[in-house]
Amino acid sequence: MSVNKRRKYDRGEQESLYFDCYSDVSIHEEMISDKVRTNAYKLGILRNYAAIRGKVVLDVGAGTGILSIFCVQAGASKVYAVEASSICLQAVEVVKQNKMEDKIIVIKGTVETVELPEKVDVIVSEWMGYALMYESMLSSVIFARNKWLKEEGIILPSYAELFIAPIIDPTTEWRLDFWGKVKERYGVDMSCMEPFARKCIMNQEIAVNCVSGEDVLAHPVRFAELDLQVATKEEIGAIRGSFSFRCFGSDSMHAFSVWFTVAFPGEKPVLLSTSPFKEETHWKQAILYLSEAVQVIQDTEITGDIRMCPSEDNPRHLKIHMKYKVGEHESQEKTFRMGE
Ligand SMILES: C[S@@+](CC[C@H](N)C(=O)[O-])C[C@H]1O[C@@H](n2cnc3c(N)ncnc32)[C@H](O)[C@@H]1O
Repeated sequence: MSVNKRRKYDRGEQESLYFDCYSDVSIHEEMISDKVRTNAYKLGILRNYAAIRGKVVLDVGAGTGILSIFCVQAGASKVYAVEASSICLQAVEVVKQNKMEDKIIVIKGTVETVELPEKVDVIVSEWMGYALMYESMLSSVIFARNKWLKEEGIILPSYAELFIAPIIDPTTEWRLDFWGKVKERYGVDMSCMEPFARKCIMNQEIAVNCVSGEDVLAHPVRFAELDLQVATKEEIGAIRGSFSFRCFGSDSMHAFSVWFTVAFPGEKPVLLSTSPFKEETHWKQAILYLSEAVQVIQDTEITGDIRMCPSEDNPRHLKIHMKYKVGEHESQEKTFRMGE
């Protein structure tokens, strides 16, 4: 049997792989069919019509152009729709189909390299990845803000928050029980697979899946917030926070879950939430597995620190380092990786 060593990509290759993903229709279908996401952007943009009407907008990572179109619907006089992947060709068609060619200028290129003829009053962007920071697109938005946004300009959405909670993962329980039940079905005892299955499941580090509100074991804690009008590259390059929970009852804790919200400003702010207590979005929730399940009871205290940063090998990937202590158990440290 030959062992395939995973090839390391250089930075240029990593970037072209990243933009290739956005050249396909599937990812745009997934995003636009996420009603929670797309309606929150629509409402967040339309409710900010007073700031957008007659103004110039930059759409960072315009994709198929839907947010640029919402901005024209809110009264923008001009939108620069900057998109690095070849999906921008479709954005040109969508703009034409909506008869907005006089207002929306689609520009192919990265926002870090394109030249605009003027500064803008508003920046709009949908930059959020899994656990908020996967894909690291926020750094492009901050670059664009620093270079192209007028002093008094606004950024939509303008605020982001990150949350964490301990959870039970019922799928893990089911998958661990499975090997003991094979004998009932097929007459072959495979229960010896259980420790191996446990190791594989608990080793998967970060998964992206739907967490049900009833599987959350304590009140969630907001561990970081970002004011996008002023956030710096340094700040987003190492997001730190701490948490302290008291568990609701007796259960097996398998993981921590991390999710985010972003908010559009205004008299009636619009909140786009990816919480397990709200309607599902395509971001679902990030699940950070402990090395082994821990039993908690009512009021078990869980404390710790979390640090999120881009991975060294590929800055589009995410590294989450946690130190945590569950009740009387020894304090643990674990690095979780997404995308590696
Ligand atoms: C999450 S999608 C959002 C697409 C679209 N705005 C929407 O809401 O449906 C992000 C888009 O930004 C593009 N993008 C990411 N980084 C970029 C950059 N630095 N410059 C230009 N486009 C970028 C990607 O190719 C992708 O199409």
